Amino acid sequence: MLRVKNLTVGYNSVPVVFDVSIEVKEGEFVAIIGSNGAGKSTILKTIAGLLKPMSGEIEFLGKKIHTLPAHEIVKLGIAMVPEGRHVFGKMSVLDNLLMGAYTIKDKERIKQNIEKMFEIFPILKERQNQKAETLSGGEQQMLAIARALMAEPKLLLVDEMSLGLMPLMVEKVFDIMIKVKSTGISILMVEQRVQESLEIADRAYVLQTGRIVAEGEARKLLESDLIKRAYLGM
Ligand SMILES: Nc1ncnc2c1ncn2[C@@H]1O[C@H](COP(=O)(O)OP(=O)(O)OP(=O)(O)O)[C@@H](O)[C@H]1O
Repeated sequence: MLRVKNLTVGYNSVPVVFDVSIEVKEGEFVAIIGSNGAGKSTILKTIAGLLKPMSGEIEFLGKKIHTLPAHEIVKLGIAMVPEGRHVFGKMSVLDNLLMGAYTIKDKERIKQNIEKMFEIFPILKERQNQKAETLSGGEQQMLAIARALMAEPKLLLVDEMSLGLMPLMVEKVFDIMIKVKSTGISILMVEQRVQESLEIADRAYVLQTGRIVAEGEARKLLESDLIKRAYLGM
């Protein structure tokens, strides 16, 4: 479904991600894990069309997308949940959801999608008329995920959704990703939380200072010496 081939990308002509190749298959849940500053967000932003590659290619459903503007990429079926959530604080929960559906013209479909979101996230139904800025961090994260889902993506890009959340909330948002996957949507998630990510993803890539140093089935990586030593302090 998604193929990132030999991607090198950075800022102001200085590369921070080097020769990275990543694949996400239809229905798959893939994680990119790595520490602070490894280049995880940079990769997601490039897939979403917010940054342009210095070299390499990105293909989605057989079409090259790395030359397309971000809004065209959304239309093809890729939506992103950005790091830091970025919900529209002064707008109601419901209006935030409606903003996520800006690529859909059919009002009935938008209504159905809102009902679907309220099923997955009952708390958003309860809070639908509240301003988004009055939600807790975890609730805002759920709103950011739901808003991205409103665009009916085939592939969801999720940037560091656990950042700044209380442990109980972290567990909740990870559970929600499992639910999202069960609806058939493919997921590419970047995370610093190595253990939790490897417990729920199908496959993962380990990124260190802009380079992939390991990849494979998530469960197997969890058992690997590299992960145990470098990330789990074992
Ligand atoms: N707008 C920018 N301009 C210049 N350098 C940047 C910019 N954004 C990120 N970088 C640099 O690129 C490198 C990778 O950053 P990136 O945000 O992709 O890492 P990350 O793995 O997502 O880490 P984090 O979890 O801290 O966001 C870092 O060294 C960072 O300082």
